[in-house]
Amino acid sequence: MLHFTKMHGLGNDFMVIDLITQQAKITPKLVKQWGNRHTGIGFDQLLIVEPPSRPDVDFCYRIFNADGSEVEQCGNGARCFAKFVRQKRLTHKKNIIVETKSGIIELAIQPDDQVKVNMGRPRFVPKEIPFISEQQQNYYQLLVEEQTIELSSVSMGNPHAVIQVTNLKTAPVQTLGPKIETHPHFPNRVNVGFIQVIDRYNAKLRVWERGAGETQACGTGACAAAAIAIQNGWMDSPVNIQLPGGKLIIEWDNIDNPIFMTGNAVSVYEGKIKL
Ligand SMILES: N[C@@H](CCC[C@H](N)C(=O)O)C(=O)O
Repeated sequence: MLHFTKMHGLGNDFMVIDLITQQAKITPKLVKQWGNRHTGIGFDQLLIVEPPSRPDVDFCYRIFNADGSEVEQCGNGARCFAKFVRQKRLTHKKNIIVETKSGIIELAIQPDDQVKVNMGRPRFVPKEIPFISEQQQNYYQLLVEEQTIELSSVSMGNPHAVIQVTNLKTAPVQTLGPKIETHPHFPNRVNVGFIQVIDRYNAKLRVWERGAGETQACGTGACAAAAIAIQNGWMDSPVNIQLPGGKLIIEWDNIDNPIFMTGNAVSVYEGKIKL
């Protein structure tokens, strides 16, 4: 039997497995099976805690989307990761350093129990996203089935496209989201955020996630939307991002500095499943 914890960050939900004290071979087929909301456990992402591969970090953090694909980064998951490793007594530290597929992130448990994550620097260079474009621009025009869509793009370790809308309720998240996710200009597919800017410090966001569909919240999506809103001159730091599942605070003061995300992380139940 494999023990797991069901967790969520603002309704973005996770199955979290400790592979330090347990052993299992995680395959895409198994992830899809567990991720099924009708016949499995059901989650947006599976998070795996593994021993670090280098001495200067505390853990290795692996992430799989519900469709079985392994990805580089997950912001809401990072906050749950911090709570999980302490609840399981894998560490007593309040400041935890973890390695991911896209580099090192730092997790800090705050006195009010919220978790603040140093998510690293947003990267706007098309090749680093990856996004096919001859040059880096604040705005790109993308042809999607005979419709030209204006979007911005950034990597938060994982790829994001962000579209500004005037009414988030009627935004075409479920129709345009999947078409942009699989657009040939994004060779690794992409997460697609729809942002409605309210004022210089407040915005609303819905995200169509690569490999998971529309979620209640996306941490890297909130960082990507805030980075683009600041870079494009729409907003100033700190940015309050209201997602369907709740609020995240995003701080980013300088292009050369990392972006910080603060929000909650909740354990829902413990379970065990036959391998
Ligand atoms: N929910 C996440 C992002 C998870 C990965 C994403 N779907 C991808 O494929 O890059 C978050 O909170 O950041």
